[in-house]
Amino acid sequence: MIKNLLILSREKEMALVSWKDTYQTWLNETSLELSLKNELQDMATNETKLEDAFYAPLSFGTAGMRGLLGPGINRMNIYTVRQATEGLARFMDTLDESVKTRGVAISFDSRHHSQDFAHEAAHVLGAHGIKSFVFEGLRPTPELSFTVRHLHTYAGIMITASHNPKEYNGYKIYGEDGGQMPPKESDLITSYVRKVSDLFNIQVADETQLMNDHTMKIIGDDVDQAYLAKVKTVTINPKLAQEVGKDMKLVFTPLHGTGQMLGEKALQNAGFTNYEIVPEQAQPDPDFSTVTKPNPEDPAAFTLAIELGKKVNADVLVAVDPDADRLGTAVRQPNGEYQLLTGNQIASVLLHYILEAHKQAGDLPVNAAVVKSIVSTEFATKIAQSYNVAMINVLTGFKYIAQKIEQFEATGEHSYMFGFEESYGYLIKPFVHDKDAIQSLVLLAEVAAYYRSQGKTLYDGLQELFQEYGYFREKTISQTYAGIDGADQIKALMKKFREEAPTHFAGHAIVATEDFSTQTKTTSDGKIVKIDLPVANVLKYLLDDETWIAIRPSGTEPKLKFYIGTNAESLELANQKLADFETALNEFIA
Ligand SMILES: O=P([O-])(O)O[C@H]1O[C@H](COP(=O)(O)O)[C@@H](O)[C@H](O)[C@H]1O
Ligand SMILES: [Mg+2]
Repeated sequence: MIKNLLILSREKEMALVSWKDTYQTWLNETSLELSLKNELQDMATNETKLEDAFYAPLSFGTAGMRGLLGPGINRMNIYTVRQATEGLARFMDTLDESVKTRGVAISFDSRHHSQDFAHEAAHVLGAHGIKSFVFEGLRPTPELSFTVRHLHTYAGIMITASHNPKEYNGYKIYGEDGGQMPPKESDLITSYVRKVSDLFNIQVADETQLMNDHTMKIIGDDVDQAYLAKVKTVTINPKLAQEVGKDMKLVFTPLHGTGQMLGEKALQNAGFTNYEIVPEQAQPDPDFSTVTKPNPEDPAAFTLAIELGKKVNADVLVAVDPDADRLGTAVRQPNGEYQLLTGNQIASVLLHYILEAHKQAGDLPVNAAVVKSIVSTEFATKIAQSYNVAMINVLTGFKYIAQKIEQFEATGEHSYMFGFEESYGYLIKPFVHDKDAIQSLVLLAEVAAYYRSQGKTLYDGLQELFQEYGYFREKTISQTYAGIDGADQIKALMKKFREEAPTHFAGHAIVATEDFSTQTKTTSDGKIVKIDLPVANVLKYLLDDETWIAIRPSGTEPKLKFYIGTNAESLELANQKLADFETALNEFIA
C-alpha cells in the first residue's frame, strides 16, 4: 500500500514537472500568437488553471476533440488544430498517393476561431500536398458528412463544439464513409497526432499558393444544392405540406449557428412556407448572445422561440444547435402554452410515422432495422417490434450508428429505416452518416402536418402512442465536474457504483447489471453473459419493473451522465416512478 502511494506521488511529481516544463516552453515561444501569450500571462498566478491547460493533451472523445479555447496543449487553439491535422496528414502520407488528390472536406460553425481553424487545417494539409475542399462560409455538420461522400474525399474535418458554451471549440474528424471516425481509426490517427511533439514548427502552406495550384478549393453553392436535393427525398407524403402546411405556423431557430440557410431552404423545398425565424437568433453569433447554452436539450434555449410563437400563434417551434445536427421541438397546447418534447419522444414519433407510412405503402422491407444508443428509450424498441422491425443497440456516439449503416450496406443484412440518440440526434436517410437536424426538421414538419390533418397536434400524437405502447418516460441528468479534480471525482463515482454496487433502487430489485468496461452482463442469479459491444466506461442496471438506469462519463463535456428509463400504465405513474428513481440515485451518490 505504502509502496503504491510512493509510486503514485512520484508519478504525480513527474507529471508536475512535465506540465510546468510544457508551460515554460509555451511561455518562451517567440512565435506564440499575441492573444494566446497575453492569456498565458494573465494565467501566470493561477496554478490550477495552468495545470488544467497543460497537464495532458486534448483527447479524442465521443465526437472527436473538444475543449476550451485558449493557450495550452489541453485547449483548442491554432497549435493544437495544426497538431491534429499534421497527425492526419502524416497518416495519409503512408497511404496510396490517390488519397491526397481525393483530399479532405472542411467545414466550420459560427464559433470564435472556427473559420481560422478550418483554414489552418487546409494549410497544414496543403504542406503535405493534400487537397482540401473548404466551405466558403459556415455550414452544418451533416452537410460536411454528406460532402465527404458526395465529393468522394478521403476524410472530413468539422470545426465545431456543437452545443457547448461559447468558450469551447472542437474538431470532428470523418472517415471516407462520411461517418465520424470510430475508436479504431481515431486511435490510429491519434497515435500519429501524439508523435507531433513540436507544435510550433509544423509546416503550413501559403493559402494563395494553395489556391493557385488548386491544392485548396473553396466550395459552396454546388454542394448545398446537391445536399438540398437529397433532403427533398426525406419527405414521405408531399401532399401534407401542400394541403395542411400553409395553415400550420412553424417557428424555427438556428440558435446563432449554421442552420438558418439550409434549414429555411429545406423547409421551402418541402412546401412548408408558413414559418418564421427567431430574428435575434438567425444570424451567426460566436457569443450565442441570447442563450447561455445553445443546446435544444436545454428548455431555456426555447425562450425566444416561445415568445415569438405566442406572438404569431405558432403551432410548432423547432430549435437546432449551432452545428445543426441536434433538434428539439415544442408544441402549442390548447391553453396556449408550449409543451417541449424530449429527444426520445421526438425520435419515437418520427419512427412511428416512418414505419406506419411504409406499412401503409406495403414497402416495409422484411429486413428493416432501426439503430439507437444503449441509453436511448425502449419506447422506440416497442414501436419497432410492433412492426416486426429489428432494433439494434450501439454505444453512445452517432459514429456507431454510422458504422451499422455501413455494415448494412456491405452485407445487405438489414435495411436502414431510422437511427437516433436520446441526445436530440436523429438520422432519417443515410446520404448523411451522422445525425442531421436539417433532414429532421423537414420530417418533423411533415409529421406535425399529418397530425394536424386529423385535427391533432404532435403532442396528441405522442399521447396516442403512449396509449398504444405504454407510458414511457426518460430523464438524462448531467452533473458537471470541471477540471482535473472533476475528472478524479467522476472516476471515484464510477468506482463507487462498481465497488459498492447497489442491489435496489427505489424499492425495485436490480435483476441484471451490464458493465460495458468488462463487456459483461451479470444477472442476479450470478450468470454472466458477454456483451457484444466495444469496451466503454458505462454501467447499466436493469430493474425488476423494466426500468433501466445507466451511468457514464460524457465524452464531450466534463460531466457524469445518469440516464433513467421507465414505463407505467399512466403518465402520472410513470412520472412518479421517474422522480422516485432520481431521488434514489441522488441518495446513492450523496
Ligand atoms: O455534441 P454533438 O451534438 O456533436 O453530439 C455528440 O455528443 C453526444 C453526447 O455525447 P456525450 O454524452 O459523450 O457527451 C453524442 O450522443 C453524439 O453522438 C455526439 O455526436
Ligand atoms: Mg451538434
